[in-house]
Amino acid sequence: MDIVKVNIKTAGYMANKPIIKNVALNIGYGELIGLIGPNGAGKSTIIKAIMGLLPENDSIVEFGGSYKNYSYIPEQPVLYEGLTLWEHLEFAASVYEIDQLEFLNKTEGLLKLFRLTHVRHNMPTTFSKGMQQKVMLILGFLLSPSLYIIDEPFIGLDPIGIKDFLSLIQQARNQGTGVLMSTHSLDTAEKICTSFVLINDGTILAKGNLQEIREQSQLINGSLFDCFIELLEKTL
Ligand SMILES: Nc1ncnc2c1ncn2[C@@H]1O[C@H](COP(=O)(O)OP(=O)(O)OP(=O)(O)O)[C@@H](O)[C@H]1O
Repeated sequence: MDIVKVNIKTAGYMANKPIIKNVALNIGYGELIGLIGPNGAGKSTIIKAIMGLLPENDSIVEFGGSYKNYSYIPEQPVLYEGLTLWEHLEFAASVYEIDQLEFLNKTEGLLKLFRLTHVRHNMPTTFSKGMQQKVMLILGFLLSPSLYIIDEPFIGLDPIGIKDFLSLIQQARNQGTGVLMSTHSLDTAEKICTSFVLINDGTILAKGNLQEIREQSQLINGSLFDCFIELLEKTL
């Protein structure tokens, strides 16, 4: 059984102007699906369609456990003016109804992992871009859902932040959590993803594991980057 089956017939922002057409993908337990594609291809729009956040959306999104149980980590930090990092965490915990002991354990571990313990009483609106990205990751990882939806996590994170993020993802996957992650970091994606969905102009250009992507691009030993370029150049 999959965690979620997604079938987007059409989706977009305005009536009769679909941005996404015929995108189907499934995410299974423990899988990490890389959603890749050029700027403006429609990755974020697919994510919004899955979450039901688009005004125009002819999609079927079926969660295996029958209820929506996911955590979304956006590309652009969403932070509240006037709240400290700790207050952001407490606010999230009350919205998610996380048990106090679990909250304290988790936040301690996450703050330490991302090296933000010393600034927990400061305002994240004054943090650097990478520190703000880490705050969004901590907020996302406070929950233990069956699916993480992560929009471009790598931009702005330093190498240690990337390593720490990857270890969290790996731990979650070991427990069966699925991940859908959009990214332009193809070298990292190639190493960590179980399969890929390559989007171009709102539709699927190629899909499958690295071997299948190689076959579809006819680059038998190609890197994900080479296959991506090859497949895209064929569309020009
Ligand atoms: N709020 C919006 N209203 C109207 N059109 C939008 C909106 N957001 C995105 N679009 C359009 O939808 C298309 C796909 O954009 P989307 O943000 O999904 O691309 P993306 O693949 O995530 O790109 P990037 O890699 O640059 O983040 C683009 O043509 C964009 O102009």
